Amino acid sequence: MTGFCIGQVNIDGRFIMAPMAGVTDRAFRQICRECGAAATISEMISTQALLFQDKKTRELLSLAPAEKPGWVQIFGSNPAYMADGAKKALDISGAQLLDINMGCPAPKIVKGGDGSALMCQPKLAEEIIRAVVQAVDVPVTVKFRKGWDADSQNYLDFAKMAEAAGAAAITLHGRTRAQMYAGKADWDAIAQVKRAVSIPVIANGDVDSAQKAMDILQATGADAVMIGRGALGNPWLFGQCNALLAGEDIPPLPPLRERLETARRQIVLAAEQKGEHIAMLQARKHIAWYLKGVRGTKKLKAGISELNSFEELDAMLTEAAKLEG
Ligand SMILES: Cc1cc2nc3c(=O)[nH]c(=O)nc-3n(C[C@H](O)[C@H](O)[C@H](O)COP(=O)(O)O)c2cc1C
Repeated sequence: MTGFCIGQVNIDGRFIMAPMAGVTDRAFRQICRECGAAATISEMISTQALLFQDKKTRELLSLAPAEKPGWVQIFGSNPAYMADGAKKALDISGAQLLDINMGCPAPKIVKGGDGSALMCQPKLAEEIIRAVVQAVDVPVTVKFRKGWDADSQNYLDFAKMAEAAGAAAITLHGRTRAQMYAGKADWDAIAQVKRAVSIPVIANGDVDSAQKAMDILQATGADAVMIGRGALGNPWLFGQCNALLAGEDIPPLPPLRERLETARRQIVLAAEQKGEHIAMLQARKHIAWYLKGVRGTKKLKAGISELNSFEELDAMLTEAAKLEG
């Protein structure tokens, strides 16, 4: 069980870094790929914003060197804008795969009828998928949830609709919109979807260890696993998943010093793209994630929100590297 195909595109492995707005920037995606993620997906990109193609939108569409194939995600709810935005997103990024976000639960997104709100409008969702599939010549994938809430869990019909509309693969996050990110992800729903469609199914929700990655593959029969929060500050999880799937022992995490070097490298990569100031502001949460579980970091963590420069970062990392962990 090595890789699998989405349309004609080969994915060389089974463990994919989830798209996460404000988190999975080009720098972090590069690190994830180097640590063994089979694929990475851009942060979600507004097709409204793509009409204007501001600097920020272009930045979101910039792929890391290791992202082969590249995979970008768009959101919106106007079929014509989505088709046009999909073309623009591929032109700018050069990606080989395009994902449509039909799962985002954020109030500001669903208010506009986008993201998971589309699960309440399956006809419109279908129109969007058809329009995008027709507009582009790369495989189109769709990421969605179980449904809007406990009383409207339409994931099975939605999955079948997406397949019939031309989706080349689907990702199911086993939660309803109402659950946001709380409660337990329903892996059984993913298993049902896997049995109901013949396109690849990517299972998502609550995987934060190599063992859980095996468990979700086993429980769902899915073709691949998408990992979100579990990989934050822990891109080595992908290598651990790969090893366990290959029947090898799970490699231990690298020593703390090495992990901190990786964190620093990620911030250097981010600074190359966005400049030191923005990179440092956005890096604060990543540093906290890299330090998670390391004992004796309370004082250091209090200083994270003050980090503004590499000079300050290096002083902090030097102190952190002295800890056990
Ligand atoms: C901060 C944050 C940002 C996210 N941004 C996106 C996004 O841009 N597109 C998307 O499809 N899902 C997004 N998600 C959802 C994740 O991709 C994933 O489906 C979810 O976190 C469940 O997986 P996990 O349990 O492995 O974290 C986001 C989640 C979080 C916590």
